Amino acid sequence: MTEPGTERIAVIGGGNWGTTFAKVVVDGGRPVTLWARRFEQAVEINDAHRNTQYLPGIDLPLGLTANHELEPVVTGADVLFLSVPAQAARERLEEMRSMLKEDAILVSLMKGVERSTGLRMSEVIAEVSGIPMERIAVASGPNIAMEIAREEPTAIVVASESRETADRVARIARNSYLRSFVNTDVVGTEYGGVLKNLIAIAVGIVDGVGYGENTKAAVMTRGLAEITQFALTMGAQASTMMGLAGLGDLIATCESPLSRNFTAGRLLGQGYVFEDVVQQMEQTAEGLRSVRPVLDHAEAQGIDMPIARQIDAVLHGRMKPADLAPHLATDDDTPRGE
Ligand SMILES: NC(=O)C1=CN([C@@H]2O[C@H](COP(=O)(O)OP(=O)(O)OC[C@H]3O[C@@H](n4cnc5c(N)ncnc54)[C@H](O)[C@@H]3O)[C@@H](O)[C@H]2O)C=CC1
Ligand SMILES: O=C(CO)COP(=O)(O)O
Repeated sequence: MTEPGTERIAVIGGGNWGTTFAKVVVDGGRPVTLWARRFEQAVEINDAHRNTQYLPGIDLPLGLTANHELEPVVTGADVLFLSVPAQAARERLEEMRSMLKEDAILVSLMKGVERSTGLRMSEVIAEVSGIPMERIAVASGPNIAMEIAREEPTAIVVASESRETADRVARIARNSYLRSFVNTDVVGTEYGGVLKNLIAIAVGIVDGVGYGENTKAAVMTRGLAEITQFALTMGAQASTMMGLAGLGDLIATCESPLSRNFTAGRLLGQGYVFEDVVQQMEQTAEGLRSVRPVLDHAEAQGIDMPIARQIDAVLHGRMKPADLAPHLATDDDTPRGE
């Protein structure tokens, strides 16, 4: 294993978050090679130090170089951060598998679940790459990419079943404007990022309808209770859901007009149908594809997720956005505890 501090670092995915994250690492003092899907994008990053499509107005550091070919980026990399849409992860990993160093560490920056299998991204990484969980990590938290690209301070949590791996990755993923914390709760850290997207869609829907702060606060609060119950049943720790990867990211995503999930929800609330929303979104809104697999898990575990069910109903035209509310599916004659 390469000595800590000397690892070769790669980021796979040159979108909003992959590019920002690569900048974070370079600004922390470590060079990064980034795989960008399009040739022109790699050229722009190398020559103009910009990624205009995803980070307009942001100057990228010189230590960030890009390549549109996967092999030179993956071969020889010690730590690889994955930042493609969750539904594309398996295909990219299959392509990368034979190129990976034997002792490579893979880190998911993604906040979706695989729709066809319901698997979390760390599970997809393990399944496809064959890398043991001790060398897999996930990173999550209140990390709206554009704010971080503008070097506004925030924090991130790195989780791995191996504390040593989490520490190692956290030392790479930090700089003067990003503080990194560690834990060993991969399930909670990963589900925190996935589940807050659903609540951000719901908050976006009620915002798009025109409801005010009471409705949004109620959806966020009941949403937090709902996703916490789900995550705990799936094996997460309560402290993670109350931390940066849970509550922290929920607040950031539900409050930010830069959030793609919130934006997708707002379009639904304004009356656009699912297909129109997908067409209008130029960037990835992971929550749209995570609702169904999360609900499938919930149904299998006997967990009621009224807000997630209402989002699913709005997405499929079974419910009017104006009817989405924090109480709807649980309202009955008997007052109940929070
Ligand atoms: N943007 C943000 O603020 C944050 C995003 N994330 C997560 O990061 C992941 C990536 O999101 P973003 O970079 O924001 O999305 P994005 O939509 O900005 O970029 C996605 C990137 O993946 C590429 N891509 C699309 N389809 C692909 C495919 N089939 N194979 C390979 N590459 C493909 C695109 O060309 C683009 O470079 C998502 O899971 C998201 O939830 C996590 C934290 C913050
Ligand atoms: O995960 C994020 C912030 O932490 C980004 O949220 P969106 O994907 O909704 O933009």
